[in-house]
Amino acid sequence: MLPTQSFLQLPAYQQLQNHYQQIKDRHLRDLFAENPKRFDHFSLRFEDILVDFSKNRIDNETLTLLRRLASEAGLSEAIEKMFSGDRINATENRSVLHVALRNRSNSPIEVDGKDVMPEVNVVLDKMKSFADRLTSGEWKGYTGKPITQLVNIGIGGSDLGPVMVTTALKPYAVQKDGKPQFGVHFVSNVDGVHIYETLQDLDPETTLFMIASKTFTTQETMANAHSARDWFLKHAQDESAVAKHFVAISTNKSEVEKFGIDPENMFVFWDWVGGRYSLWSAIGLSIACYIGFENFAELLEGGHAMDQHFKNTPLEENIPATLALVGIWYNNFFGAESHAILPYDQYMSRFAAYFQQGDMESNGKSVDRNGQPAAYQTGPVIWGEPGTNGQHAFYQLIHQGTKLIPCDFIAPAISHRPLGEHHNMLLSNFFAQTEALMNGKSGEEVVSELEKSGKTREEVELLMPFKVFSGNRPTNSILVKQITPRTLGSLIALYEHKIFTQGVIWNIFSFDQWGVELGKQLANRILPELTDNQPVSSHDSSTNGLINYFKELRRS
Ligand SMILES: O=P(O)(O)OC[C@H]1O[C@@](O)(CO)[C@@H](O)[C@@H]1O
Repeated sequence: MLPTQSFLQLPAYQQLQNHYQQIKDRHLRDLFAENPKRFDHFSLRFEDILVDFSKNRIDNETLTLLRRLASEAGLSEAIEKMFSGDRINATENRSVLHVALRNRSNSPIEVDGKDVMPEVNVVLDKMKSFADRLTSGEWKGYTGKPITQLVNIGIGGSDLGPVMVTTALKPYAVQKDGKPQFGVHFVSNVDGVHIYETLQDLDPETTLFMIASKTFTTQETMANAHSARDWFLKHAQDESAVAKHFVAISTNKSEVEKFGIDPENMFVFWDWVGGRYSLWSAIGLSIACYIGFENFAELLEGGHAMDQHFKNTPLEENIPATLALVGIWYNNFFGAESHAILPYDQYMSRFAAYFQQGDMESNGKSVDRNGQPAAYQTGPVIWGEPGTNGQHAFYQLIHQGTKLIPCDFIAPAISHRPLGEHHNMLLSNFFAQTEALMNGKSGEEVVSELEKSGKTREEVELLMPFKVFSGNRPTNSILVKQITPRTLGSLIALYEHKIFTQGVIWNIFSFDQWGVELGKQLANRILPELTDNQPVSSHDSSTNGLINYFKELRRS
């Protein structure tokens, strides 16, 4: 691996530190007052998506220096390397080519001199054929009934993407007799409750299981897959029926066959597809069946369009790069430790959760690409819930807490479910929250309000400090015409490329995930200790104490 320059050694890093000292106390109210065209200057458009980043604590100098940082970090070269199939996932010696999965131009993308597009298209054709056979009713269960329930069994990237997209695109579900043709269910947790509750109301004759696992060895997924198989066979009583109700999505053909799924019912993908970037692959089979392949193809089109934007647009108009750089500004100069994603759209309720894995499993790293400890902050904590619910849960802290929490507000201009004034109320909150976070409310304004409400002088003095809002709390506003397969595809790709950009600038490897291994190893060591009631002593006193108390409790 070629040595790379440390984030702290980038000349622009020092310049940004100096710049931070000059701008850190500027208030957004003043920045807007100085430039009535601030919105025009600090917003970008991509197809039906408007990204307003004007409510950030930046000025033109900030952006110039941040863009210089990206150039010094070699962003454009890094983009070129990713798109051309270089093995940028160096610790696993793999390419990173989720962009190939949605490469609708079909232009060649090579791994080791071999164009991957032919095999990508074979799998897409197989997904289409499968989805069409389910929709037409041609694919029948073991008693000859059509399939009506789909159960995706997977975890992490083999679950979160399908969950998020099928939730966000529910309005696009294939319809039959005026309602979604398929029920779609997701089992991920190894907690038996998850599969128990899922199977409770399902009929084995009309249920199809999609076992989604890149490795096909993940403990949770294999446990759930075997339990699902046991449940099914308890009813079907015939091994040959499995082929009609189980398909596999994996890179690991031998493990799929070992499980007992016919390779004909296997949908493959490749090691150059990271788990958290895999919804565009056959991992998206549940999506393609639920919304129909044409809509799945539109999702791919949206992702591809954003790929082209990211790859070909100069930094000044590059949306993923801009959001990445503004995020670095808060993470590495303002000391913000988290970033909130707040979709004002109930269908987008799983969007933040999806990017918890996408961002935190990519950039939650503390060793740089030279193998040296990173002496600076890298990936932020990602969190969020849909608006307006968050306003009644954690906005107190965002508005008046001691922590700086940059937020992305996302909203569709057009609702799929227009109902009276609901959407206007939702959007009024969307607009108001970022305005409030930016402007705050001064002491003078608070005093005036309290006096007008008839409070006594003493009450005004007592209450005033608690009702002041400092404001100057940064937000991005992403306003989408409507959440469609295409715009959702573009939004997801936007965030993927933001994450990629930040990883490059932080000089870390964003596409491995060694940090998930230790817990798994220790769990595999503890599991056999739980099979009997013998006290354990092989761990620290806490772990021994917990395990032994667990054994006591289950005996009582
Ligand atoms: O798809 P699979 O191989 O079952 O992995 C599931 C998830 O487990 C991980 O934590 C890796 O072990 C995530 O990166 C991945 O998405």
